[in-house]
Amino acid sequence: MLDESTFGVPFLTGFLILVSILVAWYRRADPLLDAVPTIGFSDPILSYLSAFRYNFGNGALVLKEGYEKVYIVSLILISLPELRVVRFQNKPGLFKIATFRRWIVVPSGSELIEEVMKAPDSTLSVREPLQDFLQTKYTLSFLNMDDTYHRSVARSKLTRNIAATFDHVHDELVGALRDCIPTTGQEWVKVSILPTMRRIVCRASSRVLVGAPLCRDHDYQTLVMSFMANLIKSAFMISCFPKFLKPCAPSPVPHFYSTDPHIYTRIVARFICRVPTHVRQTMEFIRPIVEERSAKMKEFGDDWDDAPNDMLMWLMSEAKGVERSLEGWARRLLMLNFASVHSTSLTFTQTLYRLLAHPEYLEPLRQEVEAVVAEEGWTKTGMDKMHKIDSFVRETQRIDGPIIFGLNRLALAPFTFSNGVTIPAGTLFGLPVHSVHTDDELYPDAQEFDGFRFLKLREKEGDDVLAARHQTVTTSAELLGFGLGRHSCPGRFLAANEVKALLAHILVTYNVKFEEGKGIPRELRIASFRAPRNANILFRKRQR
Ligand code: HEM
Repeated sequence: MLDESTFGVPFLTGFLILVSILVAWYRRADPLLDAVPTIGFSDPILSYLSAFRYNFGNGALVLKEGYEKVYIVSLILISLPELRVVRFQNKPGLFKIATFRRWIVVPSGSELIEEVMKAPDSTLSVREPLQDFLQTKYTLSFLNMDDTYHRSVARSKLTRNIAATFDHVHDELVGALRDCIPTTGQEWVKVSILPTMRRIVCRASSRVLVGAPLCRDHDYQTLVMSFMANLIKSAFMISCFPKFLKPCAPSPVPHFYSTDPHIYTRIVARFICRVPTHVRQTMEFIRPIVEERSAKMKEFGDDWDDAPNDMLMWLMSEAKGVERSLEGWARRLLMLNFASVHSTSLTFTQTLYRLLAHPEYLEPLRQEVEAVVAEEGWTKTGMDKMHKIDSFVRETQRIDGPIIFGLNRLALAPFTFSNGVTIPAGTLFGLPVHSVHTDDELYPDAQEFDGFRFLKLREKEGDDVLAARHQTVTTSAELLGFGLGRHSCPGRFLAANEVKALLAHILVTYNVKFEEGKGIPRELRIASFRAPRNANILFRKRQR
């Protein structure tokens, strides 16, 4: 007779086999991806162990291993012409890694990185990975992601007006420093650096985004600063809901993102997500400005000579259809704040930490600032002449940049690299940013911080055009802090000027140091990103 235990064992075994088959089926890689070497296990089930190592072990190490191994693998594959990975001499090829959710293909070597970053959106899309990360269908369902006119406005008007807006940015930085770091006499003042820098940067960036006096409004700043945290928190919580709660119309790409949110998830999103409240509050803040400007636009048309020179004004001039509304402008401003405030203030904080950890740079940098300001004043031209400061900021971005692995793109159609390898539609790409930045072949002693690394490269060039390749705002496949290609950061000119001007000002205005016995705090790692932790920094007014 069969008792319960003899029935239970085969039942359990059968169940496990069934689950394994389902997992293996779900996890199977497209056969086209077989040409791409795997770091870790390729087997659908064992690949979960690799995913575990990537997520909970040292992900950066997995990527570094891939980045370095791919070179050797490619050398072996060169003897197999049918795999057509022959043409690349230096760190050629691709590798793939397993994450819990999916395979990610990683291009390494400048040539392949450029091919990914310069591919048209119709083939390799930046939008889908962003939608997935921010769960935009639910968190920002009000935002028409197909219309990205705020990005083109940032790319054209913001960049073109960098010199014209520099005075304003500088005024706000100086005012904000005075307000947020109230030094008197010879006392050292303790400053909680991350929130302070966030507020200072928020005020300066907001001057370019919405103008004065709104940029100085404490409540507006608080609203803008909390938007990012709320958006990411909401997106994370929504992403925890299983896919079957988000049934969808057929996706353009097999097995990938949903396109039509299920009503249930919409309701959940409504309760979890505070973004609509942010939009409403932002609308109230900008309402009087928009009304005043709209009246003047009507009155003067194109002849409004002293029209304000800020992002809100540019958006008001460029918006079409539903975007031409108070709500439309509030949304776009929030998105630009999302892209700008935290990234810039974190970059600045890292730069300051590096400076305090390497005090030997204090004097040379200070001398450069004083010499340039004596000649050019606090101007955009002056900022361009601060080559030491620029090199210091770029080196910080190289070694401490927030993206370890990212700049994701999703293949909407099969994509063939110039080495002949074809990657199927539905493949997600990610760039090994930190591995590139710490590649000894690209940067000798890459793990070492050398604040004047890019200054020396610049001086070697001897020609202004070539020298410009080494400045902070220049993007390349070897330095990806501001991305590369068609989606490279359009705000980088503003961000670089803010970080440099802030550093320059602090150098000539204050003595600065870590608290006694403290140094750079251990960085915070969240998935493929990292950020500096907060620290108290001591400031004292400099005596001249
Ligand atoms: C240090 C500060 C900043 C860093 C490190 C940074 C970094 C980046 C990176 C890496 C990308 C490319 C993303 C990709 O290709 O997937 C990007 C895109 C973007 N950034 Fe920045 N950014 C900074 C400041 C700013 C500022 C100040 C603004 C605007 C005022 C801005 C607006 C944007 C926009 C609109 C995009 C999207 C461009 C597109 O998709 O065409 N960023 N940023």
